[in-house]
Amino acid sequence: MESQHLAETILSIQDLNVKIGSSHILKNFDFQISKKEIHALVGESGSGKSTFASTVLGLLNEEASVTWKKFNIFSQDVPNGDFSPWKNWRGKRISLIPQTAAIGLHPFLSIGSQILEYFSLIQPEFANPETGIRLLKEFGLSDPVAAWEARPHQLSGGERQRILILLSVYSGAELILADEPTSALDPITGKSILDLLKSRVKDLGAGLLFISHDLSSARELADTITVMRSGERLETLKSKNGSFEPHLEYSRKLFTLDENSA
Ligand SMILES: Nc1ncnc2c1ncn2[C@@H]1O[C@H](COP(=O)(O)OP(=O)(O)OP(=O)(O)O)[C@@H](O)[C@H]1O
Repeated sequence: MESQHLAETILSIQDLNVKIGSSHILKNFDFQISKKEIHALVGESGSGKSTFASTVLGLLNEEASVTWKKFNIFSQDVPNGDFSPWKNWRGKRISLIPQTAAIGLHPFLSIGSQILEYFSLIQPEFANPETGIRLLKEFGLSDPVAAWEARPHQLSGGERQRILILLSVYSGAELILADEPTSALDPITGKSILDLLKSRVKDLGAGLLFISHDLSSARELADTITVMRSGERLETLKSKNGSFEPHLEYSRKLFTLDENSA
C-alpha cells in the first residue's frame, strides 16, 4: 500500500524556505501532490502562493535564497537548492497555464500555426491539423475550423483561455500549474473552463496545482486545499464528499467569508 502511494506521488516537499533580501517569503513550507490530484493553494494576497508556484517552476530569480530539507519530484530527490534539473522539466514535465492569453499566445500568428509549432516540439503525434481541430472541438470551441484559422484577437478571452488550457493539458506534463487561470473571465465562462480542466486532468492522470483567490472555485475543483498565511502552511484539508472542514479559526473565517459572498 505504502509503495503504491509513493509511486503515485508527483511532488513532495519538506521545509521549503524562500528568502529575498531580508524578506522571509516561504517559511518551512511542506507540500505534496499525487497523480490525478487537484491541490489548491488559497490565502490572502501576499501569503506566498505565486512564490511557491515560481519555486515549483524553477523560476525564482537569482537574488532569492531557496533551501529545502526534502524536494522529491518525479521520484527523484533534488539536492538542496539545486535548480539545474528544471531545464529538462519546465514546459515538458511541468507546465504552466498562464493567467491570460496575452502571455501564452503570439498575437500575429494563427491559432493553428501556433498549435502545430507547439506540438511539433513536445508531442509530435498531435502536430497535425486534424488532431488540432479535434482538440479545439473537445475544448468547447463552437467553430473549431474558424478558430484554427483565426488570430488570437479574433477570439474571445474565454476561447483563448480554453486554447491555453488545451496546450498545457495535452503537453504530456505530469504536473500542471494554474495561477488564477480564469481570473480575467466572467464567472460562467470561468466555471465551464474549470470543469473542463478538472475532467481532463483526471482523465490524463496529471497533478494540478491550482492557485486562486476564489475559494468557491477551489472548493469545487480541489481534492486538497492548503491554506497559507504569511508564507506559512496553516493547514491542509482533504475533501470529504466534496466538502472541506477547516480546523483553524483563520481558515474557518476565510471559508465563511466565501460562503457569505456567494
Ligand atoms: N522579488 C521580490 N522581492 C521582494 N519581495 C517579494 C518579491 N516577490 C514577492 N515578494 C513578496 O513576497 C510576498 C508573497 O508574494 P506572492 O506574490 O507570492 O503572494 P501571493 O499569495 O501570490 O499574492 P497574490 O494573491 O496577491 O498574487 C509578498 O509580501 C511580496 O511582496
